[in-house]
Amino acid sequence: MLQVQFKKLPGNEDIVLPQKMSEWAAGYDVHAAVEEEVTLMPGERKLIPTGFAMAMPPELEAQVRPRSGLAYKHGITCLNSPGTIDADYRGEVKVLLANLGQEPFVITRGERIAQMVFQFVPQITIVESEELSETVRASGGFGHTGVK
Ligand SMILES: O=c1ccn([C@H]2C[C@H](O)[C@@H](COP(=O)(O)OP(=O)(O)OP(=O)(O)O)O2)c(=O)[nH]1
Repeated sequence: MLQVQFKKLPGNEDIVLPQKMSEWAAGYDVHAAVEEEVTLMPGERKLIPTGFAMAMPPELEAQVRPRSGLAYKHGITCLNSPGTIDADYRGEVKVLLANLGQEPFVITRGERIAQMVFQFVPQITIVESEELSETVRASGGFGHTGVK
């Protein structure tokens, strides 16, 4: 089992660290560490603090993703979804929430605003090449196979 360390930042001892809400959940729900209620007006985006920093092994990244319930009911999403937390980032993790709904959305302290999913990151080497291997698809893309 890989260990991921979380450090609560000063003033955030009350904030629950990311947690799975069911045994096999892929995502760990992330709680808002806003000091006071924050309102997201329709079309607005705000960076929401989580109150923690983290350290994970270099082969991991953490993806910050929307919660589907908030997206469906209120149009709340992560604008940069999935947000990328790099293994060497030691600053406070933040969630870039956007309100794509038609009503103002109020974020309160401790509310579960997003989820974090961990992924392996393959270690690769970038190799510049004059020729690429041939394929049937070749350069076809952006819908060249049609829609049905
Ligand atoms: O939703 C997010 C996305 C990123 N980050 C933090 C962790 C991540 O490691 C760092 C940089 O993110 P990214 O590489 O996506 O941003 P960038 O615009 O390329 O910034 P940088 O030049 O700092 O890499 O910002 C967050 O806290 N939340």
